Amino acid sequence: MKKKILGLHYAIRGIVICSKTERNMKIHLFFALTVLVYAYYRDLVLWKWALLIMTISLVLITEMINTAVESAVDLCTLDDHPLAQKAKDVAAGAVLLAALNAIIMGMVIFFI
Ligand SMILES: Nc1ncnc2c1ncn2[C@@H]1O[C@H](COP(=O)(O)OP(=O)(O)OP(=O)(O)O)[C@@H](O)[C@H]1O
Repeated sequence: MKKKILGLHYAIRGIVICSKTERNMKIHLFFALTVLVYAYYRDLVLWKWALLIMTISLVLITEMINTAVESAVDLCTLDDHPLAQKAKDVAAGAVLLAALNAIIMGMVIFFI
């Protein structure tokens, strides 16, 4: 039980560290909060709220995984290496896909 609580503590610490240290994460959080406030005043139906929460989560989760990949790669090597480049580019690509998805979902949620 204590181990599980400790695991949760580390996970929350991961979210806090990423939010405090990563510029992109701060930008995502700012937009997420803005959209959530806007959605509150638009009085969305339940399925649109679900879609909005999933969309925002996807962006934040991919940004956190991207940060983890960048940190792990930098820990392995600070030299230029094609595999380091591949790992970072693929992780960044995942964030880009999530962001593009968020734009499309935003249009579906707020304009349809
Ligand atoms: N060790 C490396 N070897 C080869 N290419 C690298 C290496 N480190 C970074 N790169 C290239 O530079 C790009 C930017 O890497 P960087 O670590 O600066 O991340 P970033 O995209 O600036 O992220 P952030 O702004 O979140 O720090 C990578 O996507 C990759 O193409």
